[in-house]
Amino acid sequence: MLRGAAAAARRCGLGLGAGPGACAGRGQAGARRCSGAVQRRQWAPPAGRDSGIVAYNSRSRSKEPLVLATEGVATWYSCGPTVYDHAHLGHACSYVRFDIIRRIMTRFFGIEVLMVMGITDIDDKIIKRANEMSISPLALARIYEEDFKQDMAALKVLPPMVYMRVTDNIPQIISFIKTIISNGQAYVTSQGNVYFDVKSWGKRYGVLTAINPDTQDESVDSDKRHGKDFALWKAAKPQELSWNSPWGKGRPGWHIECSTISSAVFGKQLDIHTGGIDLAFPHHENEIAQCEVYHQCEQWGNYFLHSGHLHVKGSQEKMSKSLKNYITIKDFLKNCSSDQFRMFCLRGRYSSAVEFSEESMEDAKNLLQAISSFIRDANAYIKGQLVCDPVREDVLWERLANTKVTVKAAFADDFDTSRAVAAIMDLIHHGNRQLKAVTKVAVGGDKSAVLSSVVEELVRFRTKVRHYALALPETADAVPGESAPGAEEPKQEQKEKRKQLMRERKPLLEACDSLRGDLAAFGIHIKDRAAVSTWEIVEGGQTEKQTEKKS
Ligand SMILES: Nc1ncnc2c1ncn2[C@@H]1O[C@H](COP(=O)(O)OP(=O)(O)OP(=O)(O)O)[C@@H](O)[C@H]1O
Ligand SMILES: [Zn+2]
Repeated sequence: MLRGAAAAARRCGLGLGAGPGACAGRGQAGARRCSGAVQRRQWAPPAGRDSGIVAYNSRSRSKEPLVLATEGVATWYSCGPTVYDHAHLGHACSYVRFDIIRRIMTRFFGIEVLMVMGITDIDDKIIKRANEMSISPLALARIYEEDFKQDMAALKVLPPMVYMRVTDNIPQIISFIKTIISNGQAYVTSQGNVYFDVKSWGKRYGVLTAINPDTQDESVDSDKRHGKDFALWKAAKPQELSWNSPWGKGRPGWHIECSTISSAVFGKQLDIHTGGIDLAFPHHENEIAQCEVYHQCEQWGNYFLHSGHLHVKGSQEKMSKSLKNYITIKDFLKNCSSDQFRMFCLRGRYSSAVEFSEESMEDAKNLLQAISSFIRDANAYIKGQLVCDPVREDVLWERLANTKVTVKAAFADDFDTSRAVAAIMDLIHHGNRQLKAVTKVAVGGDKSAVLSSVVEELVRFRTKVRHYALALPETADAVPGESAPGAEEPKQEQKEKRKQLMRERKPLLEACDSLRGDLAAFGIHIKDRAAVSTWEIVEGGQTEKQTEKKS
């Protein structure tokens, strides 16, 4: 949810490492008290068992040992989507990155993850879109909830232990709000709204983002007392979907949903809370305030992990529905696979912003192809189909053992997947060197000029095939071999013909991609740039030769 939060999160310096106000000298043994203005950022290491992982915690603004209240079990609340439209690649990126973290925790560290995801199925955007489509907000929400689940399954994201809808939890939300009011931290207005009283929560507000409750930087144009007060319950507008409450008809505010749902399942104990960086403020900040009042506890939610935004190339803005700069997951998956997207996600830190572009997807595809090509060769070797010098198994075993250690260490260091991928590619590179030993010797030495010419011919041939596959006519009367139908031919029919041609030529493009992947395993890297393809031999990261071929 945008809600102006990204800018606020940036202002707070979130995700930029330990900020100037972060508590110094914090250790496992116990939290030291910070003094003065920074007091509200204090975070105490929870009691429990060290998982062996160190994670960047937005609550403390530094990397902390991940200590779980129950050994081998992580309670995890994930903010889910607002279901009013198709999900896009920004959403995909956040949920895939956290899915990778979840799998690392389970597979590498033996942690059982108990994940709950809230589904926002009532809010302003849902109401607006439902009105535009002349259907009920709940009918709209059910459609896109199902759509979201299908997208996640297509991306191989494991489902949470349970999805919890806001509208299925209205009585729990009302009772949660009642407790906050009776604890003296919220007030009801004559218009039937209920607000959290931020100012009187004082220095305890702002644990996550260091927002100062005293600064009045927003004009108050509603019935709230202070600009930073936020709605727990919103009085219904005429004709709006609403529920009865002690304060009149209305619906829940945004933040209270997640506080209530998480508490309904986990009580006051929560190890991990996740969402995109835009959710840090105000959403997570407000969730913390609500829960700490409700549970009367010092620290609700021990670790807050935030994923960085996915941007489109050349833009500073996150991919977002409202900015109309998005690609839906469904459209993306027409041309790329879920594994390719997951590799794209693995190549960066989950907490970093990531740029989506054709080139970055190409890189991810090439890596995957190099891996599958190696696995193919290794299988062929096992079956005795690959002739090469005897493999030095002792060296391979040692390398494998070292790689395993490096990968686990990378994962333990704030889930550093890019370091893990690099270690695995290094192992593959070494494996390839052994498996290709004979082939290389056979064509090496004084025959390298011949090899070069062969690659040259191959790339030239591939370029022609690719060019043919990509060169689709704009209109059907330009289709080769077609009798020119003239301008009368309906546009729709022309489009259909074009689509048909694309379908027919797709295998050619796939063959070109697979050849490029196969050659990459030999260190021959082909790069496609429009009609031009270049190739180079890369040995141990050094470019040895580059030739350019024009089609
Ligand atoms: N471009 C993005 N990159 C990374 N994560 C994103 C991006 N856009 C949304 N998210 C994350 O996806 C999750 C669900 O988002 P939500 O349903 O609130 O959508 P949203 O942020 O309102 O999207 P939009 O602005 O496109 O409507 C949140 O954790 C949010 O931070
Ligand atoms: Zn939430």
